[in-house]
Amino acid sequence: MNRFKHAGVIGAGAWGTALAQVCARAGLAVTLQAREPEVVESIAARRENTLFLPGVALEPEIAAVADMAGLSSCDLILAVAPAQHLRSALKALAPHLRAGTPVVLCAKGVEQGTLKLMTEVAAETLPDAPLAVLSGPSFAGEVARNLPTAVTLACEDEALGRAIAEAIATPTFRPYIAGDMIGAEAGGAVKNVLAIACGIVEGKGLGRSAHAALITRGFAELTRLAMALGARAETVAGLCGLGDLVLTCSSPQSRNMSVGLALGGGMTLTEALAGKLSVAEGVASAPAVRDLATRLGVEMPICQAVAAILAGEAQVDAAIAGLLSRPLKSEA
Ligand SMILES: NC(=O)C1=CN([C@@H]2O[C@H](COP(=O)(O)OP(=O)(O)OC[C@H]3O[C@@H](n4cnc5c(N)ncnc54)[C@H](OP(=O)(O)O)[C@@H]3O)[C@@H](O)[C@H]2O)C=CC1
Ligand SMILES: O=C(CO)COP(=O)(O)O
Repeated sequence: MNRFKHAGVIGAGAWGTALAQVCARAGLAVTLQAREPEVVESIAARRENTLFLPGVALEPEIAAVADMAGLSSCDLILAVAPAQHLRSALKALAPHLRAGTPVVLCAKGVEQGTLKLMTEVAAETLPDAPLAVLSGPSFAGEVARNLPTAVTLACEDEALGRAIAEAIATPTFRPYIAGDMIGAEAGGAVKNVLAIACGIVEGKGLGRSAHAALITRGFAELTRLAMALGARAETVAGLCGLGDLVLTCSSPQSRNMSVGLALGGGMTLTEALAGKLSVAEGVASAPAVRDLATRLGVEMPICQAVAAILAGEAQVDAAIAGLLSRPLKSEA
């Protein structure tokens, strides 16, 4: 028996739209909130999100609305606005959120300026809402087309986490339950920065060995930061950390990796982002991850190099040379 009946999804980008598909397939009524009138119109008229997820036929249970007020009857909210817009999106939701309605945070990033994780942003904007985090290897286009994956659903309240997982699970979308929300969100935020690094390695043609070494040393960085934030190592070794890192560092389908590919191929950041509607979260999160690492005294040379390249403080070749010439050290 499903405890939830009606999911509201904030943000009709590729991932919000894919998660609306998942919820509809799981048997929930779904209201998808989009800011762009053309997205609302295209979903209503053509059953397609022509702007962010073209070519995917949307389930009939999905209704699109422009106004947050349209989410007032939902008993489960999935917040899928990008990390830098989550605060404003949740503030706009607040007056329309029914008391006790759980909010599942699906963005992967760290807020610039405040250096806050998504659970911290949500705790400040919706202090009474029960929170959960959904993260893991999941390209929106694949999930929307019903290809299989497994993700982490983290919630401090185990019973609530289980109820949300049961409500949104389908034969092709398999949430594993965890209690460690910080681990789940730290994994998702840092892997985006590392995917830019992997793209640079690919774009420069540095080979498969460099790629594997970068993923492994990147995972060490991700784990160190997550644990300094209070996460458990086993969480980041799961779908939301290692799983998502492997996916995002392995395919040009990743927007983050494709930014890295362009940089490695000699483009500037402005050229790499030109004409792109979709977000590459690692670009905005890299400076925040770097500042967080500095604040917590965590060594993250790869993420620091990515942040320096994106900020125009270092050239790609010099950053690579700098990483390779660091003093030899213990692997642990
Ligand atoms: N795409 C993917 O495969 C996956 C993405 N994610 C994560 O999901 C989050 C959303 O990404 P995704 O759906 O791909 O985004 P897209 O790049 O597809 O779409 C852009 C999103 O940004 C939103 N947006 C743009 N400007 C603003 C603004 N000023 N205020 C509020 N919202 C704004 C849009 O909201 P609106 O529709 O209202 O215009 C839209 O949801 C990111 O954190 C990403 O890392 C996680 C897993 C997979
Ligand atoms: O988070 C993702 C897959 O799990 C999507 O990655 P990109 O945002 O890099 O496309």
